[in-house]
Amino acid sequence: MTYVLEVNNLEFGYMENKKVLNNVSFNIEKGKFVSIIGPNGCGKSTLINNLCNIYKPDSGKVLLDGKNIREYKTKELSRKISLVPQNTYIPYDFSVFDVVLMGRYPYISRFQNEKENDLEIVNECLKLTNIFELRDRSINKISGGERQRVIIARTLAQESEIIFLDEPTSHLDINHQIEILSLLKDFNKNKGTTVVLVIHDINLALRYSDDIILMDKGKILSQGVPKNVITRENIKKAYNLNSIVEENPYTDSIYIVPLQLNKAEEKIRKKKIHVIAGGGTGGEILSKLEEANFDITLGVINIGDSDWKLAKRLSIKVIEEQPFNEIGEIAFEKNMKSIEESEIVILSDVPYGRGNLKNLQSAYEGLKMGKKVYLIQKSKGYKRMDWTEKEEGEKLLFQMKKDGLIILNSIEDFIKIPG
Ligand SMILES: Nc1ncnc2c1ncn2[C@@H]1O[C@H](COP(=O)(O)OP(=O)(O)OP(=O)(O)O)[C@@H](O)[C@H]1O
Repeated sequence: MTYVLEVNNLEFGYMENKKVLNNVSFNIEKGKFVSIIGPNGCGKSTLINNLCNIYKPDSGKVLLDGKNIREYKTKELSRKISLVPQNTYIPYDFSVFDVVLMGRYPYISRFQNEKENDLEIVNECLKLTNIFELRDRSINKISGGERQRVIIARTLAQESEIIFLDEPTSHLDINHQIEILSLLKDFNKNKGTTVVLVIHDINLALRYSDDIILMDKGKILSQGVPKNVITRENIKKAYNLNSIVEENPYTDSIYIVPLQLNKAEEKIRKKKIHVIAGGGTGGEILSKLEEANFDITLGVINIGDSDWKLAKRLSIKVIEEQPFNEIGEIAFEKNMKSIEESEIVILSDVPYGRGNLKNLQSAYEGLKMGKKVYLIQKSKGYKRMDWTEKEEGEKLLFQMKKDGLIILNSIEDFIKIPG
């Protein structure tokens, strides 16, 4: 394995006794597309500035192609690495073309003019970033998004081995974000350029990156292939955020669905709720209850059912039964125990048949014990909820309604109930 960059025990602070980077170590393989992510202020920009020799580490070192980055001469280093900084403001009134031409500086000797080849490269980069039409305009009289693309074009023109970018998509609309990241990915694939970028949008990072570095409070929390780094647990640790991580069938990558901020006062889990669902009827119930921080159990549910899958992703405790099996005695007993320990039972509008009638019976037992039992019946009109031969489900539901079953139209209506 060839590492183009090796970072060893890097420490850095802007002020004495206040470390912003704390014992940071990682390696980057040649030709990889790597995203650095992490919450605001965790040290991403500080790290990238250390990697580019803009800041001098307090201790530790950065090796570029095996040689300490501090030992490179300026021009030699510019042929190896380039940086798209966070601040793209240029104080002088250069034309767009001249700014991109600056990318060729490492290849032009002091008393020499640019060559034909340099101009060709500049024009190619202007076209690739879709700013060829702007080439004669002043860099300070174009939009923030256009300026960002000019700086990216300048970086591409530099033809370095590694391109570092600090939030390159922050001023771009979604269309240009995809355009720029795809362009960087093409460069990465076709020319073997290593790309290392700081990015806030985790889903964009997941879509384009070979590897992800997740930072938290000046340290590396996790590093590696996206599916090992972007887990519910890591996202919670770094961002204090509940989330669901799903497979994206369109892009062959994973993506994250943020739920709600886990605020300090909400850390205490609210009431215990047992949910009875199945066949996807529990999806909204489970995710909204999780978002509202209730302490949830689900059961009995068949292994492989879509509600079972969601519960697993949300780390909800499930009482499970084998796939396609009727609820057996053992699972029923476990479910009863879970209901006994809960304050509330919530039923989705899953239809009842022979396989799951025992779930309705256990909910009725809960009602008789004095538990609050809710049925979330989403469909306005009558929905058949009974597939049993003798309409046992309907009869039981009728009896439960008489004995205090509360029917609501949505899980939001339940969450709104005070206390
Ligand atoms: N020039 C500076 N002088 C002093 N402290 C600084 C300086 N730049 C950054 N910091 C502090 O260092 C810490 C890390 O900042 P840094 O900009 O590296 O974080 P970041 O992860 O890139 O944040 P963001 O996502 O908000 O851009 C923060 O606490 C920040 O306030």
